[in-house]
Amino acid sequence: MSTSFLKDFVKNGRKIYGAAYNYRNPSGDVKDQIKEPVLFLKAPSDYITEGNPIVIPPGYILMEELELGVIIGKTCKNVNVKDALDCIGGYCIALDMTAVSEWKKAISQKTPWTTSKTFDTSCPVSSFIPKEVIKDPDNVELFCTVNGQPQQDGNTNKLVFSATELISFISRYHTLEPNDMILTGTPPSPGTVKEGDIIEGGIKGGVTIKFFVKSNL
Ligand SMILES: O=C([O-])CC(=O)C(=O)O
Ligand SMILES: [Mg+2]
Repeated sequence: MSTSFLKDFVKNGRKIYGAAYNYRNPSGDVKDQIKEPVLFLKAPSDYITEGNPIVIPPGYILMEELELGVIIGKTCKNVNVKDALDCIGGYCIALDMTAVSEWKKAISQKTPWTTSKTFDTSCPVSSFIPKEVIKDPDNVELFCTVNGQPQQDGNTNKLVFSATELISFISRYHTLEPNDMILTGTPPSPGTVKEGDIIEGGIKGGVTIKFFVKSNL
């Protein structure tokens, strides 16, 4: 797939998969015990690019989750882990904006996570990062600040399921297509954000993003 097509992954947006509980905590915890990736979906209409605000839906409390996004470059189905790198067309830095208020309700009521993960502006992204720029998706240093204060820090070498393992797993059940995106999971320790906050972050020494938070009330 040509890079120029993938460069427009937001405009051509397809499926957005998220991996949950996918970082090993330094101390190790229940997340280390998950046997298979835990997945959710976002809608392509959730994407926003820099210059557009993250809008808090009425009554929601949002948490920022800065993650490495993997952009699929070719159609793949039932791909082995060792062949999965070939399916990657590029990357992005993404915020998996999560409505913790709705997530807590879903957990306590044992209902789906849908409303906590997918809503307008819940997927702010950087521009397309060509595949060559990230030599090894399993060794990317991520950071995130809120109003200039350190909030998140982590290396993708701490993912429970690596980018290629996620691709292999998802492709057992779904045909992955060019411009699909996988949010690989958030490093510790995301926190809640409020109207007026500025979220910045990305790859240490590499691509960064900056988004403002706005309330629609
Ligand atoms: O928000 C959550 O609980 C799960 C999630 O997306 C992550 O761990 O990246
Ligand atoms: Mg996440």
